[in-house]
Amino acid sequence: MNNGAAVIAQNLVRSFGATAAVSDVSFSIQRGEIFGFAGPDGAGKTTVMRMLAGVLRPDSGGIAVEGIDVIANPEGIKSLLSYMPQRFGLYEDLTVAENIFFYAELFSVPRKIRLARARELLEAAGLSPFQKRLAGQLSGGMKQKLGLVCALIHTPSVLLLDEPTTGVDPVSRRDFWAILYNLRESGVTIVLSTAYMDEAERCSRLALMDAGKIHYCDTPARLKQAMPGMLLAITAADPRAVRAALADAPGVLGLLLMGDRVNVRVDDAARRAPELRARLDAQNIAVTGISRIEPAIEDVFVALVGGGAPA
Ligand SMILES: Nc1ncnc2c1ncn2[C@@H]1O[C@H](COP(=O)(O)OP(=O)(O)OP(=O)(O)O)[C@@H](O)[C@H]1O
Repeated sequence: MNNGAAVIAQNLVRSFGATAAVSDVSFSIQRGEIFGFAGPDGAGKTTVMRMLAGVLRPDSGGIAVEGIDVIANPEGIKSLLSYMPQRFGLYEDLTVAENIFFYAELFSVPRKIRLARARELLEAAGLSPFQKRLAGQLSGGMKQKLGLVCALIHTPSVLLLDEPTTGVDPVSRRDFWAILYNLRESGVTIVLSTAYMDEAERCSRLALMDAGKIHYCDTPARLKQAMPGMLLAITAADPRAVRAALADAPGVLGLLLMGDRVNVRVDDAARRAPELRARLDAQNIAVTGISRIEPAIEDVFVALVGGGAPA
């Protein structure tokens, strides 16, 4: 199954009782990609990640990581791959440094290189001043960064991150991504799942998942091009009223409430903008602006996959 890709998955299927968590999912991830699984809660992202990590057996299908058959030989990928689950196992009553050395021991990182590697990672994560702090006393964002440091201590070639920045503030999230971009520069293949669509946008390639299936898989730019129609952003004091008034208007293909605005997907922006404004005026719904905008990944997700967009 190896064609030079870092990760290949073919026809993965996994159910839990009557729940089909993952139904016939296939993909291939090239070395050095940042590949994302984006989708709402329950889409099947964690189940895919666990199967890739070799900690959950698929009911059927095949997985190869760096050419190694993960299902036949889950131990064989241990030195190549690192998996950071949603709740990474940090020891809260150990210090930052002690946690790192625990993982260094677990992954048999040679003592000689351990210290230098830990220093380098702590520096990159901005955690150097906190080495002696108990992990339990770190902020949420710092905990996630410490988890990443622990997951990287044995220099894996494939890094799996399951919703790594959930609950992390925007500044820490930006730091976290700076580390990921650096890792990619050094050739690490990064596979992550996210329910945040702005985060999905940062991936080199994205699999849009829902109900156990990958519906589309491409670069964020090409996914945007694949979205049928054009987008109009309508800002208003009462965006819900706008949504209700336009739901069945001619040329409207979809509506997405985004705070104080509604993103309206239409067949032809130039033609529909004045029509929609007239319709809202006729219903006495005050509008502060109508303008054409480029789609974000959440617009694309809703248009291509349907349902409510994730966060
Ligand atoms: N161990 C399990 N036992 C029973 N059902 C499970 C188990 N793991 C996952 N599921 C079910 O499989 C489906 C997919 O779950 P999964 O956790 O893979 O989704 P997800 O996209 O990662 O969502 P989340 O962000 O909530 O983790 C859900 O319906 C979930 O309830």
